[in-house]
Amino acid sequence: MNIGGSLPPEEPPTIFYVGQHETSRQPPVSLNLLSQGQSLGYDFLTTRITTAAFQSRVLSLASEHSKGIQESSNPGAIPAPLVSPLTPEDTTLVPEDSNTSLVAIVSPWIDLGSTDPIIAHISRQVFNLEVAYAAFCGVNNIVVHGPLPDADVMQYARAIQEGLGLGPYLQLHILLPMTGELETEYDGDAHLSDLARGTQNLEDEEEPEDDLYGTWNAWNTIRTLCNYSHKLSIALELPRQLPPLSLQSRWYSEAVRLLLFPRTTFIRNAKGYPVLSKAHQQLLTRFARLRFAPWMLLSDVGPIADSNPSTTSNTEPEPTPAEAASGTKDKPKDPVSHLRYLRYLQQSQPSRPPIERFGQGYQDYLQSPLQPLTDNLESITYEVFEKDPVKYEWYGRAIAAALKDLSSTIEDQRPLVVAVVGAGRGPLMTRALQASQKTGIAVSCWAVEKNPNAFVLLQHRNATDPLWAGQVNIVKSDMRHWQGPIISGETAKVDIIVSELLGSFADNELSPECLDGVQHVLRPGHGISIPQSYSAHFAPIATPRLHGDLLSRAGADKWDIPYVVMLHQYDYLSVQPDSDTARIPNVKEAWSFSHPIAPAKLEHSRTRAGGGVGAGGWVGGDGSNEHNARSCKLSFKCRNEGVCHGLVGYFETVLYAGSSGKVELSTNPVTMDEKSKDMISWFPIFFPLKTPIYVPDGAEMLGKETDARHVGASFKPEAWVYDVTEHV
Ligand SMILES: C[S@@+](CC[C@H](N)C(=O)[O-])C[C@H]1O[C@@H](n2cnc3c(N)ncnc32)[C@H](O)[C@@H]1O
Repeated sequence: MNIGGSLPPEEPPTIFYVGQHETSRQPPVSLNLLSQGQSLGYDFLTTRITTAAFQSRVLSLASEHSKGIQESSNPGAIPAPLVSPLTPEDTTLVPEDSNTSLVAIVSPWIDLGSTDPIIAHISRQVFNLEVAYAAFCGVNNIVVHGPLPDADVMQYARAIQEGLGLGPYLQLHILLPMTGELETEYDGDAHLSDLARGTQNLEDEEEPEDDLYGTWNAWNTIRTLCNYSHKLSIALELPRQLPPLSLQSRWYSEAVRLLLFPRTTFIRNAKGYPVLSKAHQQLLTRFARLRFAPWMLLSDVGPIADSNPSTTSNTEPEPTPAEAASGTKDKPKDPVSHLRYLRYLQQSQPSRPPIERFGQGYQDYLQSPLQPLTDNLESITYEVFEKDPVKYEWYGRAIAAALKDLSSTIEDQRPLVVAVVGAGRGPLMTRALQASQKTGIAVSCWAVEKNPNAFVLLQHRNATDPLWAGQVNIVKSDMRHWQGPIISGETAKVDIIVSELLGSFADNELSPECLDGVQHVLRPGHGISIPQSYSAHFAPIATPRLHGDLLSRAGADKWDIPYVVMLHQYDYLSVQPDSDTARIPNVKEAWSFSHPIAPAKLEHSRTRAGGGVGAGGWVGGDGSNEHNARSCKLSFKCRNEGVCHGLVGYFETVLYAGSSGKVELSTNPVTMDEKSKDMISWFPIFFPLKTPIYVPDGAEMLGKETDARHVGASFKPEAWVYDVTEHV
C-alpha cells in the first residue's frame, strides 16, 4: 500500500489558457490591441520586443562590418561589431501591469547558432538586449526560435544558458517543430543568417532525410547543457500531420509550456469551420491533463484588429493546398472561430480515469514510500486506502474462494480460522466476515495489528459494527511474534492468513519478511496465504521532469532512494514491437515471492537467526534473510533514441488461485486492465538515475538490479548497471 494524501472533492474543470500570435506583427503590442484581444476571449497575446527600426539598425551594422572586412587588407584587426543599447526608437514596450498578459517573441531574424562568429556575436547581443529588456518590463515568458537547421546547436545552447541568467523570473520557451521545419516561420526578407560567411563546410554534410528525432535531439542538447533548468521549456508547434505516436510521446514527456497551433493545423468541418483531427484532439487532451498543462497559442489564425493596420498582419493567411482545392477557405468569416473551437474542446474534455481523479494534484509529485512496518500510519492514511473501489472487492472474492476450497477439503466441521495480519482499521476483516456470510462457511476471526492506535479502533469496531458483532479476536502484536490463536484454551493454527503488506514494487514494504515471520502459525499442509504470490516489474523511462525536479532538491542521498509517484510526464524507452498505435511498454518481471515458503527453508532461516549454521550472512548479519534476496538481469530493446532517467516499478499479485480460477491485482500497465482495472491504491515507484543514460536508436539496454535486504531498514536496490550496446 503506497499512496498518501487525501481525496480531492471532485474533478476540477479543465482550463485552457489560450493566446494569439501573428508572425508578421512587428511593433510591440499596444495596450489597445491587448485589450481588444482580451475582449475577443484571448488570455494573452504575443509581442515582438523591438521595432523594424531596430532590425534595420542591426542589419546595417552587420552588413557594414562585413563590407569592412571584405575591403580590409587586415580583416583580423577589425573589432567585432557592438550593438548599442536600445533606444525609444528600437522599442515601444514599457513596463505595464498588463504585461503579464504578453508573451514576448525574440526577434526571429537572429541566428544564435550561426557558424559565422560575427553573426553569432551580433545575434547574441540582440538576444541579450531583448530578453533583459522584456524581463525588465515584466514580460517574463519569452519565446526564442529554435536553432536553424545548419546551426551549431551547442553554441546555440550556450547562448540560451546565458540568457537564463538575465532575469530572476523569466521563462525561456524554445520554439520548435515536432519534427522537420517550423510552419510558424519568420516571413520577413531580412535575416542575419543571410550575411553569414564560411558556412559551406557544415552545409556540405548531408542531413539524413528522415531524421524524425532531429529536433528532439537538438532540444535534448539544449536542455542537457542548461542542466534541466526549470526556467527553460518548449513552445512546441503542432504540425497538420502528426508524427508517429512514439515521437508524440517523447515530446509529451518534455517540458512543453506552450503548444502552438498554426492555422494549417486545423481542418475544416462540413460547415466550413476549423476543427482539429481526432489525433490532434487526443494529443491535446493528454497535454491538458498534466499538472501544469501547457498554454495554447493560436498562430496566424487571423488578425485581431483590422482597424489599425500598423499593428496587424497585412495579408490574409494563405489557404492550405487542400483548402484551396476544396474551395472552403473563405467560408467562415468569424474572426475567432479557431478560438471558439478551442473553448468548445475545453468544455467537452472527457472525464479522467479513476486513478487520475484520485491522484489529482499528485501527478509527477515525488513522495517517499510509506514504511508501515517501521512507522505507525495515521487514520487518514488508512481512510485513503479504503476508498479503493477494487482492491477490497477482490480480496473478498479471494477469501470466499479460499473458504470454499478449504471447506470442501478438510474433513472436520470446525469453523475455519482466518487471521488478518496487519489489519489496519479492519477493512479486510470486514471482507472476511462478508465472505463467510456469503458462502455460509463458519469462521473464527483474528485481527493482528502492531499499530497501537489502529488497535484501539479495531476494538471499537468489534464492539460497534453489527457485522463484527464482537466475534473478532483482536491481538496487538507484531505478527512475527504472535504465538497464534488461542481456541478453547489451546494454541491453534490458522487456515487462512490474509495480509496486505505490498508496496509499489511488491516486496518493498517487507511483506516477505513479515509473512515468513508469521508462517509458524499457519496450518501445515493446507494453510493458505492471501496473497499467495507477488512479483516486481520494471521498465526504463525518460522523465526529464522528475530528473529536473531531483536536480533542484537538496540531500546527498536523493539519487539513492526510490520514490512513489503518480507518473504522468514520461515516456517508455522500450515498447513492444508493432505497438506504435497503442504503445505497449516492455515491462519485465524482476523477481517474485510466494507464500507459504517451504518449511525446510523456514527452518534453515530460523537456525541461522540463532547463529546455529555456518558463517554469517554475505552482506553481514546472521544471513537468516538471505532466502529473500533477489537479483535480476534484463534487457530492453529501445527502437528510438532517447535518454533514460530511471526505472519505473510496478507489481502484480495472485491473491488466490483455486478451483474457481485466479484472483489477481496488478499495477503493471500491461496487465492492469485485465487483472484489476480502476484500482487506485498504488502509484508506481520510480528509481532515479543520477547520471541519465543516452540510448541510441535500436540499442539494447541491459539492466542489472539487486535487492539486498535488511529487515528493519527501508528497501533499496543495492546496485544497478546499464550496458548500452548497439544492436546489430
Ligand atoms: C498497508 S496497511 C493495510 C491495512 C489494512 N489491512 C488495509 O488493507 O487497509 C498494512 C498494515 O499492516 C501493519 N503491519 C505492518 N507490519 C506489521 C507487522 N510486522 N505486524 C503487525 N502489523 C503490521 C501496519 O501497521 C498496517 O496497519
